[in-house]
Amino acid sequence: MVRVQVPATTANLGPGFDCLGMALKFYNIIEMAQVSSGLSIEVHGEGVQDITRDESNTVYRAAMHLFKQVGFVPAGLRIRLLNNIPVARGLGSSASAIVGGLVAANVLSGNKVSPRELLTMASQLEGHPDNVAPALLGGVIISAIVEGEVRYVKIDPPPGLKVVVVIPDFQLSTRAAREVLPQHVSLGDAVFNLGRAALLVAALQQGRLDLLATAMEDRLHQPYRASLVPGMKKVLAAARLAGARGVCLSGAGPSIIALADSNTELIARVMKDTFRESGIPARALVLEPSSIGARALEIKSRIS
Ligand SMILES: Nc1ncnc2c1ncn2[C@@H]1O[C@H](COP(=O)(O)OP(=O)(O)OP(=O)(O)O)[C@@H](O)[C@H]1O
Ligand SMILES: N[C@@H](CCO)C(=O)O
Repeated sequence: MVRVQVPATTANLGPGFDCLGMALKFYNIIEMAQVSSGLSIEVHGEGVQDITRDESNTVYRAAMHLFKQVGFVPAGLRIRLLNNIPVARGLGSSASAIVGGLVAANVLSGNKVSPRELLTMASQLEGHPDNVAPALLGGVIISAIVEGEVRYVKIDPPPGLKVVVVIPDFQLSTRAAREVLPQHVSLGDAVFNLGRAALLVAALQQGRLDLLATAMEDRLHQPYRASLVPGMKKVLAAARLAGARGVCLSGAGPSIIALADSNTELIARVMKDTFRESGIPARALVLEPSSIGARALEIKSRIS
């Protein structure tokens, strides 16, 4: 049996659409064992109502993808999912399922796939690398697809940085949140994001929290997604007023994150209250970045 711990992730960080993401100290656990026959999937915690328990399950599909690549045919599989990461809220739940399934399957089939290949596989399954890279490797990851492979650099966020995460009480699938995006953007908007994404990476590397307010601005996806997240603009503004260093939509939304080094409880309360004023109940978590990505623990025993 193998047990894999995978962190939640927040992608984009504002301007880094599909290429920036950060791992958070907030985890899902995926347990997988080879059994004599059949497939059984147990789901606990988040997603009990939503996550399928048959061959369409994302963890199972990722595992079978890897098994096929390495020519391993499991007799049967037992999968147990202990979920903390809320589903379809912009905190990388699908990335955690894909990375967890791949890492668990790799251990069960003799660790034939390198971390680099795992990253490329995960990115292909997810469609973009920004969540799966920090889910697998931890830290803040800057990634790009180059000739089908993921090239990346990992940086550690500044010490003491906290991530206030406010999670509205409704789901928004990544697919729906991508459908509202334009296929073409203006050169002006592209340049706006390029400058900010570059500033953001430098700011995180050099601990320049004073730059985050500007460096986390975006014109490529957030303006289009505002209509899908009632209160989004007001929550972003309220968090800034309450002392957040930088604010943005988390991944495809609907969660919103604020990066801060103080006043985190106040920022969380103000963001939640502002969502509530727009008719959206929300909960808040104050998290830290995780410098560690997916971790596997193999437990050698026979399961009947
Ligand atoms: N723990 C899990 N186990 C299996 N499948 C999961 C799990 N969590 C999420 N999924 C799958 O991922 C889907 C949600 O993925 P989606 O990309 O829409 O949201 P997200 O990954 O939470 O958000 P984002 O990509 O913006 O961070 C679910 O509908 C389900 O199919
Ligand atoms: N970069 C992705 C993250 C969500 O998977 C998006 O914003 O659609």
